[in-house]
Amino acid sequence: MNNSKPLAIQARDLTKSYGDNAVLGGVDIEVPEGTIFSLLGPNGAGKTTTVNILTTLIPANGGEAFVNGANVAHDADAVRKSIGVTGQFAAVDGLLTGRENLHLMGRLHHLGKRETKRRTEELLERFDLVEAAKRAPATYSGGMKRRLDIAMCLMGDPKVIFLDEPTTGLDPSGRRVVWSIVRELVKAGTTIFLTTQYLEEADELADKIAVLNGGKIVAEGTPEQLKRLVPGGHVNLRLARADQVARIAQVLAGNGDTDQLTVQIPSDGSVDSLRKILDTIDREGVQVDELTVHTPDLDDVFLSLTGHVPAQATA
Ligand SMILES: Nc1ncnc2c1ncn2[C@@H]1O[C@H](COP(=O)(O)OP(=O)(O)OP(=O)(O)O)[C@@H](O)[C@H]1O
Repeated sequence: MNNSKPLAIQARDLTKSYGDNAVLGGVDIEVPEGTIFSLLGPNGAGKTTTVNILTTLIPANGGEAFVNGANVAHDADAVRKSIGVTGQFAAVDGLLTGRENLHLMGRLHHLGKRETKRRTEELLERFDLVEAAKRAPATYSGGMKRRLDIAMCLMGDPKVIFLDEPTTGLDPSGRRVVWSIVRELVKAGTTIFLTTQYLEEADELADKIAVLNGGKIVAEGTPEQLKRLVPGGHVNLRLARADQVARIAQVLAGNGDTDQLTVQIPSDGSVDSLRKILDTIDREGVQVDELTVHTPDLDDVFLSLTGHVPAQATA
């Protein structure tokens, strides 16, 4: 996937330990430009540690990583200039107003007074914060704080944005607003590195997901590829004639339901397995009115890979 695109983020064999606690045990990551990569894992899996290394906040013990072509260990300044980071603990100053927070970021990025003002007003508008701009973020809702946090990180016009659990604690509507912001950023060419405990979020947004567990990437792929990793998928056929149900169920090793005219066949949903089913249908000369593929959801994948029940997005 996206093999032709240059890599915005590349990490090879990253390791990190705190004393005897090996937090990262050799992590490889490749994120093509203009895509959304999601690092998914239970509490304590090492997600924030990975983000902290890639954003130059802490050094790795081994391996190497590049962001926008710059080495995070040897060229930290270049990395910092090209990234934006929003975190579980927002960099928002609670005493300044929303507008003043954005001005401060503009000055930190040496934008100049006029450009700082222009971008501030543009971002306030874009993130629906114009009304709130005069107030201190301490008075904002969780969703507004998150939007201001993302707006602040955009003042520097970053090519890569790290979103560390951007919707934790938000209600469903706040979460959807953040998702649509993320989608718009990617449409404009930004690369997103997203950590989340919410499978639904990774499923909605990510081009590629890596599941981190115990400091190791235990599976990687598109949401669809990951769903094929666990058993539980099946193909449902709806036949035109009841008298053919039993025969098709038998030759495809499925379960037939004569009343419903359906046959359910265990399948990983891959092209190969579908081809086999279609070939058999052809050979048997059976008319199929409908074929649907059911893949397991990411909850099943996460549980089978990590042994953890995934975090629930609660309102
Ligand atoms: N400064 C530190 N000193 C010692 N141990 C640390 C330090 N920072 C992180 N750890 C340990 O590293 C492990 C991974 O932590 P990390 O914060 O990267 O996990 P995470 O996947 O981001 O989890 P969460 O979803 O809870 O934020 C944990 O066991 C944590 O206790």
